[in-house]
Amino acid sequence: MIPVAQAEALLLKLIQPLNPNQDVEVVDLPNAVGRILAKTVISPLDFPHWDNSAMDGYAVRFADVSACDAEHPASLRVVSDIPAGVAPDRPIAPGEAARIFTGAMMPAGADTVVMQENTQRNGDRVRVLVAPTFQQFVRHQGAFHAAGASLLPAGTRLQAPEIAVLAAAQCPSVSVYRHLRVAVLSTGDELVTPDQPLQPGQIVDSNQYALMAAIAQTGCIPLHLGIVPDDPEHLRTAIAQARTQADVILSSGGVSVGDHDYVEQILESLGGTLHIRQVAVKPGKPLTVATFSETAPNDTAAHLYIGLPGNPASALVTFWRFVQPTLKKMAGQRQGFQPTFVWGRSRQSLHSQGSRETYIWGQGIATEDGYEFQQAGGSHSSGNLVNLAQTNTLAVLPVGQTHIQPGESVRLMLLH
Ligand SMILES: Nc1nc2c(c(=O)[nH]1)N[C@H]1C(S)=C(S)[C@@H](COP(=O)(O)OP(=O)(O)OC[C@H]3O[C@@H](n4cnc5c(N)ncnc54)[C@H](O)[C@@H]3O)O[C@H]1N2
Ligand code: MOO
Ligand SMILES: [Mg+2]
Repeated sequence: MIPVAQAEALLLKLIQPLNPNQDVEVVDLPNAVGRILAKTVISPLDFPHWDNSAMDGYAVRFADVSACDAEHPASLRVVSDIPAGVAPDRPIAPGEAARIFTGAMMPAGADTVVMQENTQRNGDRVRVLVAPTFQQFVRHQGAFHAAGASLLPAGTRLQAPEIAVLAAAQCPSVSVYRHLRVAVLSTGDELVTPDQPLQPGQIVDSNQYALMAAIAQTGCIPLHLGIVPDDPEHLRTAIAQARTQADVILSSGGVSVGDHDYVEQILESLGGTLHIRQVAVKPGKPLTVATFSETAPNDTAAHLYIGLPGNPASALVTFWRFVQPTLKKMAGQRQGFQPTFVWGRSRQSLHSQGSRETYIWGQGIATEDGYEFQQAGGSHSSGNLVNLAQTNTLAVLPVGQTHIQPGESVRLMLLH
């Protein structure tokens, strides 16, 4: 058994991220949400593009108004009117001001904006009643971003703010990594699809659905490859075929030590190299990771195989802890692919056997004083999927820690 941190590091080292020259497609911005930028975007534009006003008011020369106050207002002649979207028609000379609105271009000669609440207008003259500071309410050209510098680095996952930045930089379409294809196999003679009547001993293949959903939520394309019986020949054929269809193969079940657990031996018989056979994690101990070496330079068959344990809680917890970061990194994400951990206080006492890093499912609640953790009610058996519903947080007890008291700090892994 290897420690969790070692398994995570090994997995992240084993994988090949998608190729930024080959594995890309161009999509328009509305379709780029959640995608990963394949090429760094450099903007030829400064942000802001020109000096502009942050307020509705008057563009002035600071020297004209630096000493004014309500008793000694500065009186300036208003010589132009500059709404947003219009280029100023003339410069501002000493003793002059321009009426200006939020976002409008600063006229030459003016260096400061006075907000209109601090002025009195009378015909073509304005009285400034409060002295501004030098350059107040001017947003300077390039103050937010200088032309030519990297605007968004390759590997960035595109969400609303990044999409807005790309639009502002006049990139109506962007080069993103193609979707990663992830095959899902369920192994087990006892498994049936949800529409079949259950015979004694049978259960529904819920892992297929859990994993398909989790893969889609990670931004990858899940490939539904169905149920494979616990039979070496069937399994061998199914894995060999999955390799030709996907970038990664995920299976559930058949990785423990039972007489019907064939995954490891089939991987070896297909020429796979086993890197992980057991991890000191609960749930999820028999997590199995193998790679296939490429047989030819243009061999596109899947390189990575991750065999998740069959118990439903084990399959999802190991997906969240190990598979999700791996898929995100493979898909081209450069940062933030690892889970988010925070500290919070447990509302209940939590228990672990202490021999494996233990993940307890429940809800994280953000309070004024930070996170609290509410353990899911009911049995924390790895076979119980019912109380996994509504899980958004896992409490993590390290190896050696058997007990957390109510109110005590505990490390939390946030799921998103
Ligand atoms: N003697 C030992 N037995 C077990 C050990 C051990 O160390 N020594 N480890 C236990 C642990 S921990 C886990 S986790 C499980 C993992 O088992 P497998 O990965 O081999 O999975 P299966 O035996 O095929 O199934 C286990 C369990 O999960 C149910 N299952 C399987 N597939 C699905 C599915 N697609 N959807 C829903 N449920 C599924 C299956 O019916 C079993 O109940 O091994 C322990 N045993
Ligand atoms: O590790 Mo297994 O996943 O405890 O049931
Ligand atoms: Mg088994």
